[in-house]
Amino acid sequence: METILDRINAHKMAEVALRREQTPLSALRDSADYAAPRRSLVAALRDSTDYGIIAEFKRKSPSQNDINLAADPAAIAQGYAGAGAAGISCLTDGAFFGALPTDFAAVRRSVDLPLIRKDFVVDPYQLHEARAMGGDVVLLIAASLSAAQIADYTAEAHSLGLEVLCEVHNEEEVGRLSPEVDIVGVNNRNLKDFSVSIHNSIRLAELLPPGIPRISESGIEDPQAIARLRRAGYRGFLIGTYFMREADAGRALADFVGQVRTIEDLYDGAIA
Ligand SMILES: O=P(O)(O)OC[C@@H](O)[C@@H](O)c1c[nH]c2ccccc12
Repeated sequence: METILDRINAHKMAEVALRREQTPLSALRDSADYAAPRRSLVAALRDSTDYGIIAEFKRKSPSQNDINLAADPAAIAQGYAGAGAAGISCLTDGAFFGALPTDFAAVRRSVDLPLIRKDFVVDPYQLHEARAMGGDVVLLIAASLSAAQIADYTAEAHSLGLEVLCEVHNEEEVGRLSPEVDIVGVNNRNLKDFSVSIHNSIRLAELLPPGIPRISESGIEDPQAIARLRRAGYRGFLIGTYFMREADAGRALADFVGQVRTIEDLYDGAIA
């Protein structure tokens, strides 16, 4: 049966073929941001004193429908940065996630945090695009790629100075991971049927390769979940919908971090 991920990837391949005709690789290489220095998300997660929250800019999604269609990317990115986000993830898919072509640039110009270009990578051309846009990190979704593609795209991303976040959702996908990826993300949302559970991150934790920083992605809206995931070894958390559906996304992040801190202080008190 054709899944939503199959549909997105098929659409993406056609889109990329078109964009490559409009903007050849040589033109991407000429863009000012292509040569700009990168920011490290790995370092930001390691140094975060605010639990490594990676806050996402997302207008809508196939699973949630409209989240915040009129959102202002610059204002939200600044709100996230002010509230202590370790990094920002910005969707660049228009067809399924409603991203405007100007969103990523607006976020990039507004903050100096590590920025993930969040899209469905089906072709190395998109890695060069990410670089040309001023992205610092690219997402590779293991459900869409072979082990050889993950290894090859990772090497190519590294040659461009980009970090790689590789996303897995089940045991089989963990088996496709390359040891070279910079961050492993466990998606709590199944991109094929949209079911969500943070137990997915807990279940897969012991199977993940040791030594690569790991983050838990999607469906997180409870500060208790952060405490549980931290105890399973996660040091980064990708959260979008929960913040984006609030009128003030930055405030929602600040409140959330405050609640996590209260819970973590309680745990520490209990251990001491
Ligand atoms: O909005 P949420 O449930 O907090 O999830 C954020 C992020 O994890 C999610 O947008 C995501 C994770 N992996 C993806 C791959 C493609 C598009 C989107 C995603």
